[in-house]
Amino acid sequence: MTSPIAESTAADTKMTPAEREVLELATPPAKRMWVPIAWAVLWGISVVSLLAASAFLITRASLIIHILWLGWAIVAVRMFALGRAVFRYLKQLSGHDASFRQLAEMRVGLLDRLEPLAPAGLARTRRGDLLSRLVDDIDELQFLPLRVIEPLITSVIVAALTVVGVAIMSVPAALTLLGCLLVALIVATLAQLMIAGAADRQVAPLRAALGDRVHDTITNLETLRAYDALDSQLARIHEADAALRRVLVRRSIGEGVVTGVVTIFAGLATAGALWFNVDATANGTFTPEFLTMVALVPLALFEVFAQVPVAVAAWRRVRVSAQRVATVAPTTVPSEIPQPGGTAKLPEGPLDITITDVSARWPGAAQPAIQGCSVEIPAGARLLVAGESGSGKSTFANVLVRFLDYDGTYRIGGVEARDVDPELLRQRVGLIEQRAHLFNESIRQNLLFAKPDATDAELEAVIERVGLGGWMRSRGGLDAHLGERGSLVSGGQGQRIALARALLADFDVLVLDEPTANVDPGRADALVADLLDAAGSHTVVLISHTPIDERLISAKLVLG
Ligand SMILES: Nc1ncnc2c1ncn2[C@@H]1O[C@H](COP(=O)(O)OP(=O)(O)OP(=O)(O)O)[C@@H](O)[C@H]1O
Repeated sequence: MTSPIAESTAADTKMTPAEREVLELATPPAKRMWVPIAWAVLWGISVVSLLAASAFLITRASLIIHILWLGWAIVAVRMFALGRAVFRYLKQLSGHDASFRQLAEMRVGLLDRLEPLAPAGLARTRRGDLLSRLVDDIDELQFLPLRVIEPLITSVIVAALTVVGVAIMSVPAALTLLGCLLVALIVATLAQLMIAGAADRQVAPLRAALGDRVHDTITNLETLRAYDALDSQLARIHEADAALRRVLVRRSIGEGVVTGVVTIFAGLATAGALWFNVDATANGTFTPEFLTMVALVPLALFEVFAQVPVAVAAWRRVRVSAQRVATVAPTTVPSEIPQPGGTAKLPEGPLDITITDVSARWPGAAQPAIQGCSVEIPAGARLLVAGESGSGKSTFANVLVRFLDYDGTYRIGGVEARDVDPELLRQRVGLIEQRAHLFNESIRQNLLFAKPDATDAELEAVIERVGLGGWMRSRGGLDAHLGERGSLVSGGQGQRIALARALLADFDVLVLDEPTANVDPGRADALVADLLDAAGSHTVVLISHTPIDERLISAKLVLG
């Protein structure tokens, strides 16, 4: 497994096409970005102009007696004070609006990209880590417009306008200001990089590692308690938490240093402006109003400009998150996973299946998991797929439902399966996995997602059909809850509910992957007999590594 730290160094590397695509997905289109940028520029101009107008007003007020001479300066101060608050509000509002809209599009876009990978392409991805990539990393990516693009563009425009404005009053003061801005940028960025550069890159992977450990602990609580391993697991969580806290503290120190550097250079720019203009003011060639303005304006400008080193640091964090998202949602789907598309249509009615010399490989595997596999499955047949553990039975099931691609021939209803869109094929061939997922919902909800418009009478009939009618009534009917991952039902009941779901979806071919895996051997045959009986006229491909009563089946394929 890649360590978070090792992974974090990847941020220094060249941008991959997948990473670039994630960053493009995170960037709002220009038509959404220019509005917050325009408000931000007006806010920055108001910040600087407010201090400039205030400096002018105070100085002028100390020099003249009549208030009438101050009229326009008072109006300007009021205007910029209001503008500063209003434009800041508008920039935040429109900036967050653009960013949140993009966030929604980005989440959907990435889930669209992940969907074809499941389940075969996600087998090596840790679920806690995947969750963290899809939640925390995508949240971090929303800062690309908010904390990188908008502040950088705004700061550069406001700084350029301010330097020009100061140059109109005093060229030496403007040059000092420009020099201080550039040196502050270099010093603050380098200091931040040295103190917190590594921390910036480590936050996302360390947060994911913590999330992963917490997720592992919660989902495996029973096992950890059974083996008295909860304390050591909690210690691992504390360790991950401490590592994350350490880098967050370093990051905060970096931010503090940036603020300090910016303040120092703001002071130097002020000192420079005074140094060059005090004598001229004393001998009357430079007005006192201009002196206070060129001296105080740098303080306001640096308030806006302080965003630049922070944006550079934010860019590092955004890149790490983009890389992390890019690795789970690659732009190209592995060749072992079927691509969407295919124009052939499956015929209505019963489907005969012919498999000839089929082999299939899992993504990333060196060897095929099944090879030279041939079998006939006439419509309505009961095919038993047998073989030792690891012989490829589940792989065969994944090929049948087109989660995995294949070499050889797989004809269904007279059509080559690879010419049919996998989604369409899965509407006719359904897989009931070894550990069929039951949602922490009522029986009704667990069934309804297979057929959303099913009536209660239909749901009750299908539950009756799979032999759970009495059990359902004893639990209070369709509203009975199944618990987290079906913890309130036995293994056999779980398989029956999963079959009920598949029957509601009305697949022509049902692939049952080890339905008796979680049932004690004495009851296995009875469960299989019930499931096959409930399947009625549907074709059933039954995968089992334990012997099955041969009278229940019509054909057999032995793998391995
Ligand atoms: N998601 C996966 N990614 C990579 N390799 C896999 C994956 N699933 C299974 N394999 C590999 O494919 C081979 C066949 O596994 P498969 O699960 O198909 O066997 P099986 O006969 O169903 O085993 P069992 O009876 O134990 O469930 C094994 O070597 C296994 O390690």
